[in-house]
Amino acid sequence: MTTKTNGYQSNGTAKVTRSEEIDSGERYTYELLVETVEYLKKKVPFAPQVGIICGSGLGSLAETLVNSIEIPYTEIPHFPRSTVKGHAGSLVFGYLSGLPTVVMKGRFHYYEGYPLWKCCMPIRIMKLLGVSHLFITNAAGGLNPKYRVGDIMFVKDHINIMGFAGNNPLQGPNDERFGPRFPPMNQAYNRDIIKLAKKVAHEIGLGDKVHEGVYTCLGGPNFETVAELGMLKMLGADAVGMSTVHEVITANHCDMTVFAFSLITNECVVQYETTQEPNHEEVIDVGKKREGLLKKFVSEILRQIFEKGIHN
Ligand SMILES: O=P(O)(O)O[C@H]1O[C@H](CO)[C@@H](O)[C@H]1O
Ligand code: HPA
Repeated sequence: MTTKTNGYQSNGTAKVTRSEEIDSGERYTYELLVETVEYLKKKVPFAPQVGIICGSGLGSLAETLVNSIEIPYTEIPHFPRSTVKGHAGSLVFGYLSGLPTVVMKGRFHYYEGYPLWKCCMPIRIMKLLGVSHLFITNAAGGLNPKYRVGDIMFVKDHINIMGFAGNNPLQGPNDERFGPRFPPMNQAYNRDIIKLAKKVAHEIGLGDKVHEGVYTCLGGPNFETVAELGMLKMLGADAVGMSTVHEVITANHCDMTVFAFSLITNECVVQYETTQEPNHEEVIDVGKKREGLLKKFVSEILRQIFEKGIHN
């Protein structure tokens, strides 16, 4: 016999972490998402224009918000729950560079057991709240041999590996109120913002640490094998992670202006003769070391985007 205790079965074998929440095949309807939005609107007296998703170890970006209101995911109706270290699990509303902003302190990953459409639910919530510009950050392994730990890669494009196998956040019935059945994805990352980001990086002394490249997302949670990394390199990927791609697809589907960058937290191990291994603690540590500069970078770039009026 097995009984549930704190999400684990007492026989110690099978894990049942809130399966009713994580595995439910029921997709969110527009009306259900509106319930979440109505709840948030009652708590927050302004409509955010900017959304920021914090990558692993980058949650402190939320500290840049002025007059902030923090709402744990556990209190938000229909919201998934964070289960990964370095992803606190709350929405923080406030002002950044004078702009009404909402920050996701903690994102959802496929390897947590969430289907991709559930991982991306908060993006549709942000859209319905009024967000027009989405900044997506992530921690990633550097596959391009020129990249060093601590560098930043502006994402110019992605390779949707999970999509190759038919796994896509837009799979299932399409609700035209969010966007079209067949959205284009060739201009998924706003080029003008990338240009501006390079300029800002130079202005704040990050000039020699930034690159522009292609991100790819695998399902995780294991880091990649040497052979897999060799294949990804051949495909043209510069950085590897376990997030972002499905978020970018969902955001473009509902016509958001998207900017994404990867913090290179480790160099991918592409040879067999080494004792080096990637690990999540290291990933989080690099994020923490870079937090000061990244806060400055994100607030300055946002200020200039809205000063110049950049959008899709
Ligand atoms: O993409 P974010 O959430 O920054 O996290 C990255 O870091 C974790 C691995 O250390 C994975 O979740 C990977 O996707
Ligand atoms: N691979 C996949 N995801 C990651 C990595 C990596 O090397 N580093 C941080 N997230």
